Formats: sequence, C-alpha cells, structure tokens
Amino acid sequence: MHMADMGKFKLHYRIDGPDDGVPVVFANSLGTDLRLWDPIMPLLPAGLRILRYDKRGHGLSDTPEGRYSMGALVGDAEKLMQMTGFKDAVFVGLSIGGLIAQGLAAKRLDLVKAVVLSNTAAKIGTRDMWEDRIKTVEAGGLEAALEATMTRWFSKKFRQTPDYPAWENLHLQTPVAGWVGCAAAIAGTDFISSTSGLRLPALGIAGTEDGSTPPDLVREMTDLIPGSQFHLIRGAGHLPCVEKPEEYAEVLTGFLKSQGLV
Ligand SMILES: O=C(O)CC1=CCC(=O)O1
Repeated sequence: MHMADMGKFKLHYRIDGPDDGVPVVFANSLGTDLRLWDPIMPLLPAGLRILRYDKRGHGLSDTPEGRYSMGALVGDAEKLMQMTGFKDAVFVGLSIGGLIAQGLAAKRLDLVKAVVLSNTAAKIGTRDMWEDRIKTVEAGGLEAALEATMTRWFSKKFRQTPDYPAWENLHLQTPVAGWVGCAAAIAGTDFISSTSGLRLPALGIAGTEDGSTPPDLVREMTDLIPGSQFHLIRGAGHLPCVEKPEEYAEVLTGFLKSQGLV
C-alpha cells in the first residue's frame, strides 16, 4: 500500500507488474475503490505495469473537505501519474473514472495514448438529478441511497450471488463527504465538446443492464471519437468488470492487442 502526497491530502495507490511493462492506469467509479478492478486483475496479460488508485474521498485516500471539481479530479490523476512515472499510458476509466479519462486525454496526450471509456458518458445525468442525490445522501447517509444505487449498479441475477454483499458494503463504507464531493464534480461536468475533439485510440464498453449510463449513452459518447471501438456486455449492469470479468478482460486485452501493446 502506498500513499502519494498531493500537498494538502494523500491518495492511496498501488502498482502491479514489471517496471518496464506497458503502462495502464485504472480509475474507478463513484462509491468504489481500486478493488473494483480485482476481479479482472488475474485475467489480464502478463507484461502490463498497472497503476490503480482511490480517488479523493474514497477507499484509503484522504477526504478533503468541500465539493470537488472535475478539474481537481483530473489534476489528481495527472499528478499521480507524474509522481509514479506513468506516461504514454492506456487509461481505463469507469463511470466518473471515464470522465477523468476524457478530461485527462483532452489535457495531456503525453500521459494518455489511448482510452477505455467504460460505463460512462461525456455528461452523466443532469445537475438537478445529482443535487437531489446529494441531498438524499447528506440527510440519510449512503444507506439512504443504497437500494437505488445497487439497482443501477447490478443486474438482478448478480444480486442473488454470494459475491454481491461485499459491493453493498463497499458503497456503504464510502465517506459521505467523499461521495458528495465527487457527485458534485459529476454534476458540473459536460465534456461533449472536448471529447468531440479527442483524436486517440478509444474503446467504449457498456452493459445492457446499466441503470446509470445505459448503452445508448455510452455509444453516443464513443461515437464522438473518430475510429473508436465499442463493445456491449450482455447481462451486466454498471460494473461489468465485476459481473462479467472474463468478458471484460478479453475485450480489454483485445483492445491492447489492436494497439500492438501486448
Ligand atoms: O449511478 C451511480 O450511482 C453510479 C455512478 C454514477 C457516476 C459514477 O461514477 O457512478
């Protein structure tokens, strides 16, 4: 376990794989931490140097006070990559992690050579929708948002499995201030124009049962980037790396192969 000093707070991160491996960065979603990617880690090809981290206000990272901006979250990823020597990387972002990927690709093409935009959009929901969710969580904690969130995250089938309860706990253990801070960043983000200007290899991934970023929305964003690829995972919700890790890893590996990286 490592903590990166970001100045006023610290971010938790981990690196796996050889020093000279192909650099790949993973950014997780709202209410999860770097363990989101655990199910696919053993399924990825050898020879990748993988950086995972907990966003501010999540996992083992510190929780700065107040609402966060998307610029600040993109800046965290940028600084962490520079501190850990990651450049020319494939950046894999899921949901808010996908917003961070889009923002970082628009800003630092030297750091990001390709993006995987999983279960995300150029704009997720509306400001009013996020303000309503923020009010709910501020008043009643993450528990008050649990059922609605789990319905968006997972297929009915997955919620019957023994793997499911740990993901409820992960959501419930997110600090309220961290969740609210990141939700406010999503509320204020519209990357339609900047993502339309991206010119780099991109893969969009969607899940048929995703209640947060449905397939049409993910495809709409993916289509903004000329030459991009798109893959739909059947039977999975918002977190297909959890529900369908084999298919997710296969698609990701196929994308890396298509770029000559593995
Ligand atoms: O709808 C949810 O709670 C899931 C989600 C939206 C943005 C994100 O990162 O996760």
